[in-house]
Amino acid sequence: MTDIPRRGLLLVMSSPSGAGKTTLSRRLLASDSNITMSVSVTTRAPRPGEVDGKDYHFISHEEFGRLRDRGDLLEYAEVFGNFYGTPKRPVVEALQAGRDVLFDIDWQGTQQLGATMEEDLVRIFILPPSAEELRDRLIGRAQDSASTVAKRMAKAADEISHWPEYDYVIVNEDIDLANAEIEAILRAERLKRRRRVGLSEFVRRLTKGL
Ligand SMILES: Nc1ncnc2c1ncn2[C@@H]1O[C@H](COP(=O)(O)OP(=O)(O)OP(=O)(O)O)[C@@H](O)[C@H]1O
Ligand SMILES: Nc1nc2c(ncn2[C@@H]2O[C@H](COP(=O)(O)O)[C@@H](O)[C@H]2O)c(=O)[nH]1
Repeated sequence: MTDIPRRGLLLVMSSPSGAGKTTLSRRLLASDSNITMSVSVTTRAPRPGEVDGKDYHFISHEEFGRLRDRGDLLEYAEVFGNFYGTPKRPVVEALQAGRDVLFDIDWQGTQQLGATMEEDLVRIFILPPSAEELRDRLIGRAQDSASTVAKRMAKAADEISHWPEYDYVIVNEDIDLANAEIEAILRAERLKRRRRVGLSEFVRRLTKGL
């Protein structure tokens, strides 16, 4: 199989809380071995079942401040009263190894990545099919208190208002369809000419034989 070298890309998924980013990310990671999840740091407390180092690196406010001040975060933001940020080193290392990186981050972080890494960025916004369904999913997840669910619902319209800043918008109604749409986006984005740094060499060798 002809393998033309390409640059890695940064695939961002954002959505109002509960629309399905985590679920869709897990599916993509399970089906695609060339994409790595960026594990964020956060000052929020772990939810039941969340694993330190896998879902997040759960850290104190002091540690978060140290990482931010040392410039070790690619982007960071305050969301729902907690701090979240993307450790820089694993992303740089993955890209250098020719791997793609998946981010589950909010619009503030997406804007920051866009300011410095626009060329490599692919932005997907996930919408729920309806407000009722979003509320049902947040409640059905059964991992947050009623007041946390209310707080996240209250912020949903604000989060959704950022959809025009994204390259793709997906309505996550049927999970299989949404997953297939994300896989299709990734497949096409990987084929973009500007990412395929080995194309010139490939065409040079091809035309030499003509
Ligand atoms: N297409 C779908 N149909 C029905 N339920 C879904 C669908 N997608 C996700 N869910 C469910 O909705 C709930 C919220 O999903 P998930 O945790 O993936 O959302 P999220 O966007 O990552 O939220 P947060 O931003 O709070 O982390 C979960 O219980 C998940 O199983
Ligand atoms: N800007 C960033 N946003 C992040 C990061 N990691 C997660 N998030 C976003 O926070 C909210 C809440 O997440 P939850 O796990 O507490 O439900 C959600 O929108 C995430 O996308 C990050 O590193 N930077």
